[in-house]
Amino acid sequence: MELKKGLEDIAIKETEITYIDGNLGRLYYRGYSIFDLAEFSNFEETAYLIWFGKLPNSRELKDLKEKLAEERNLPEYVVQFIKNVRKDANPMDVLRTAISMLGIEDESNKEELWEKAVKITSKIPTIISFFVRTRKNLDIIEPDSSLSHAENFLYMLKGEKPSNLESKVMDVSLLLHMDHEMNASTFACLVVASTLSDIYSSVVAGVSALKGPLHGGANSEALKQFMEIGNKDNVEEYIMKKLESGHRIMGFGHRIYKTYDPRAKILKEYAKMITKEKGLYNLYEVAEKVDEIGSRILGKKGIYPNVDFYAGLVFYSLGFEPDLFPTVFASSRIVGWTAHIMEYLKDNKLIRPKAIYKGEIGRKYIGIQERE
Ligand SMILES: CC(=O)SCCNC(=O)CCNC(=O)[C@H](O)C(C)(C)COP(=O)(O)OP(=O)(O)OC[C@H]1O[C@@H](n2cnc3c(N)ncnc32)[C@H](O)[C@@H]1OP(=O)(O)O
Ligand SMILES: O=C([O-])CC(=O)C(=O)O
Repeated sequence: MELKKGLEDIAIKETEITYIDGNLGRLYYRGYSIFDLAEFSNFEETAYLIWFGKLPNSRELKDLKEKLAEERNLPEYVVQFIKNVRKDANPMDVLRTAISMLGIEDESNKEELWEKAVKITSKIPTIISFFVRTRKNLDIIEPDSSLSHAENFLYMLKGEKPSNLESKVMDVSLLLHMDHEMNASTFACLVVASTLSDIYSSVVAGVSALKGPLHGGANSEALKQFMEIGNKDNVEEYIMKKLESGHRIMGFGHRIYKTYDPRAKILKEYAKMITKEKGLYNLYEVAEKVDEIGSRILGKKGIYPNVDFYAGLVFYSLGFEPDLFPTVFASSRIVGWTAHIMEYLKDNKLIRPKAIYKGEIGRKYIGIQERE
């Protein structure tokens, strides 16, 4: 039996959701290029596309927008949990636990999976912003159903309606994070779903996997790196030291892309615009220099910036603190997780790979008194 570490190059399902061309640096949701979607679409429309396989007509889009807006409130027991949890808790742990609590109380087996998916998607920004406000001893801001998903998220976070640029940048950033084929967190969701467990348990597995610094946690690590460098003149020395000591450049490298991640290309433009407006352009300049020098050195091995590289800079400019970045990622990836769960369950097969045993067999059991 051949060992495939990290399940590299193993396909576990057929999909009609997302296609990645890792050599050309192309990404398609349901056949539509990410470049077109980022330019012309928005969070709600793209969520519809990913869940249902086609772009919605006006009535379908209106219905989904209304449903997403209606479901934003949290049950009181989740609000109480958020208010009482320790203020220095990792926001991904808070999100994971809150989703788990929603699952305990959701006994509705009349609802279809997509309805539960919409519900969880609507509530994630509320969970995150309530926690942010509570940990700063600020009043929580109730959701505003007249605002779009992206606008309302920023509104609940900061208590003021976002500018047009902030709304657009937030909306595009969420859209870009929505799905990415069989990444580690989506796979984690499917492992759980394939046992015929429930959708909340599956999503909790996704949040848990996304938290790690090799996956969704790399966005905050990338930003911390730019802050640590401080000035674009320090970049070359920093990178050389990092690589010589065997460390990785966070926000660089990808299992599938052997060229520039198209999402990073798009986010770079938005990072430039929003950092200028927010007085953070020096950080953008550092990032751009890391991008340039890092790509020159690591590009020979097919290692280039990934989505997390500029995402942290964008989220930070929008007012999210670094420890929140993976939760913002999750607030968008929930759409991909649930779409893949629904697709997988149409033709379910328990996920159960193999391990190649390397230990001894037939060892003689020795009583405890006789052991050294
Ligand atoms: C949304 C996302 O999840 S995007 C990914 C976010 N993660 C990061 O940005 C963390 C930094 N990047 C990485 O650790 C990796 O590139 C991963 C985990 C994303 C993918 O890596 P894998 O496909 O598993 O490749 P692996 O970790 O085996 O690395 C292959 C080689 O590239 C090198 N490499 C990979 N990424 C980097 C990096 N960011 N900086 C420096 N070297 C790197 C490794 O050291 C290794 O070198 P070697 O063959 O000389 O030992
Ligand atoms: O596809 C991957 O392995 C990681 C990634 O970029 C994502 O999940 O967005």
